[in-house]
Amino acid sequence: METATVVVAPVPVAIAPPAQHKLLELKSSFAPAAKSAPQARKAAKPAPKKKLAGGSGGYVLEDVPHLTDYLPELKSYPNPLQDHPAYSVVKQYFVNPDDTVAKKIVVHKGSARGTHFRRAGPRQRVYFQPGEVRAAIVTCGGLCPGLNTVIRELVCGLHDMYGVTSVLGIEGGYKGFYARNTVDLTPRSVNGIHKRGGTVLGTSRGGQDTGKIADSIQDRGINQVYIIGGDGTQKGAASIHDEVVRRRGIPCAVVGVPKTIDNDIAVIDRSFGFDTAVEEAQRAISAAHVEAESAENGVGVVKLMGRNSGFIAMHATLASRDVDCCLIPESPFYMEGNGGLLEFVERRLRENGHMVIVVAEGAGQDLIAKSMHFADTHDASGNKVLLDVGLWLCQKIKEHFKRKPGFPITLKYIDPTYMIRAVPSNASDNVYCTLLAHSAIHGAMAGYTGFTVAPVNGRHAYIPFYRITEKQNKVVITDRMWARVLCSTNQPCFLTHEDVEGAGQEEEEEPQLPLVEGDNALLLRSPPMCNGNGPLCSGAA
Ligand SMILES: Nc1ncnc2c1ncn2[C@@H]1O[C@H](COP(=O)(O)OP(=O)(O)O)[C@@H](O)[C@H]1O
Ligand SMILES: O=P(O)(O)OC[C@H]1O[C@](O)(COP(=O)(O)O)[C@@H](O)[C@@H]1O
Ligand SMILES: [Mg+2]
Repeated sequence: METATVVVAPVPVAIAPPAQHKLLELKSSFAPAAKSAPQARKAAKPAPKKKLAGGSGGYVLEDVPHLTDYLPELKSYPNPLQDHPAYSVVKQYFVNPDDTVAKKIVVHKGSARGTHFRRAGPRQRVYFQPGEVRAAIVTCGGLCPGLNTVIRELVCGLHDMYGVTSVLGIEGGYKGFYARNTVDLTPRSVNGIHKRGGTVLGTSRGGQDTGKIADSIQDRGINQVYIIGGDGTQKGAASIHDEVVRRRGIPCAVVGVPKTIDNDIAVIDRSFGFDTAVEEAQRAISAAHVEAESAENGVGVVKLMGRNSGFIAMHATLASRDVDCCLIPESPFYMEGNGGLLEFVERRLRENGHMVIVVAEGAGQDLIAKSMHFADTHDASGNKVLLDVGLWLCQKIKEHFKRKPGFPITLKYIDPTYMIRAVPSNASDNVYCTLLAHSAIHGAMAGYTGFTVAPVNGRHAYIPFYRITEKQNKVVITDRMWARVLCSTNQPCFLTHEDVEGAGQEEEEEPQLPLVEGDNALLLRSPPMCNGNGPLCSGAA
C-alpha cells in the first residue's frame, strides 16, 4: 500500500492556491519528472499522492492535487469570469475558497466531522490564459444518456465562460489518443448534439495504454483533458494523471467526469444518465405488465442493465408499482423449496392471475454458474461477461410449471438491453450534465488536477481519483430503500435473520492521518488532529 503524504493545515483548511501550498508536507512518494520529455517541465518539488488536511473535531479535508503542487512557479491570472456580462448579475462570482463539502451529512452530537471534499466552482485566480488552453475530451466505456450533453457543455462552457477556443475531441475512447483521429470541437459543431443519444466522439472498451496516451497528450500540447467514463475509466484517468502530471511534470489538468447508467460509482450522489435509464425502463416494465395482465397466468420477465449494482432495477421497480418481484445482484435469492422464488411465483399467480419480475443482469450469477458450467470470460476492459439471467430464469419458471398439469402459464420475456442507455438524456439529466461540465471547467481553469467532479450530498465537489475508484457503489440491502422495494412488491426477502445481520453496511472507514516519525507523531496521534494552535497546524509551517 502506498504511504499517503499528509498535509496538516489549520482550521479552516481549504484555502485558495497559492496560499494552500504553504501547507506542511511531511512525507512524499513522488517520482522525479521525466527529463527527456520535450514539453515536460521538471517538477520543482515532490508532490503528495494523497492530500489530507486535518481540522478540529475530526475534520478531514481529502483534497485534490493542484498544478502548483508540482510546479510551484506556475503563473496565475485573474479569473475572466468576473468581467463576463452574464455573470455580472451574480453577487458572488467565486466560491469561498474555504468551502468544503461534507461526505457524511447525518451526524450525531458526538460524531467526528469526518471527510470533506473541496467544493467545486470558479476561483478568483486561474492558472491558464484562454489562448494557452488546449483542451481534449474523451468518452470511454459503455454508452450512457447525457454523454453528448457533457461534451456540448464542456465545449460551450470553455468558450463562453473562459474564451477557450481550442478543444479537441478524441475519437473512440482511450485508444483514440494514439490509434484514431481527433476532431476539432467548436460551439457551432456541438450545437444540438445533446438531443442525440450515444456519443459523437465514439467510445470503446480496452486499449488503455497509459504510456502512449501520455505521449499523445504531450505531443499534442494538451493541457486540459476531460475524461468522461465509469469506474474503469476513472482508474485509467488516475494512471494518466500519475504519468502525465506526477511523473513527467506536465502542467495538465486531468479531470474525470463520472458516467454510468449502473450508478455504481462510489461517493457521488448519482451518475448522469441513470435517471433517464430508469425512466426508459418504465416502458419495458409497462409492456411486460400489459402482456402479463392480458394472458392466463401471465408472467412478464424484464431484464435490466446493472452489472454489479441493482440500482436501475430497484428504482425502476419502485417507480413502476407494477412489479411483483425485483431481483438484484446484492440480494441473493434461491429458486426451489420453501420461501423460494418458484413458490412465490406460483402463489402470486394464484392470487392475482399475473405477475411481473424485474431482474438486474448481474443477479443470480452464482445460481446459473452452479447449474451450468461456463468458463469465465471478460470484455476488453476486463469486466466479467455475465451469463443471461433473464433467459435462465424464464427457463426455470417454464420447467416448474410444466411439472404442474392444470396450471398453464404464459411467459413473456422482455430484454430492452441497450434501449435504456442509447436514448438521449431527459431534461433533468441535461441540467445535471451542464452543471457537471461547468464544475469540471472551473476546477481545471483553477489549476486543480487529478480529480473527479460530482455532487456529494447535493453540492458539487472535487474528489480525488482514489476515492472514486477504491470501491463500487452498491445497493445496501439493510438500508430503508431496499425495504421500500420489498414492501411495494411484497416479495420474499430470501434472507434469514443471520443473513441480514451479516449483510450490514460496511462501516465507512474514515481516513487516518498516518503516523510519521518524530515530533509529528504526537500531534497526529491525539484527536482532534489539529486544533489550529500548534506549530504543525500553522498554514505557514
Ligand atoms: N483498472 C484500470 N486501469 C486503467 N484503465 C482501465 C482500468 N479498467 C478499465 N480501464 C479502461 O477504461 C476504459 C473504460 O472502462 P470500462 O470498464 O469498459 O467502462 P467504464 O469506465 O464505463 O466502467 C477502457 O478503455 C478500459 O481499458
Ligand atoms: O455490452 P457492453 O457495451 O459491454 O455493455 C454492457 C454493460 O454496460 C453497462 O451499461 C455499464 O457499463 P459501464 O461500466 O461502461 O458504465 C452495464 O449495465 C452493462 O452490463
Ligand atoms: Mg464500469
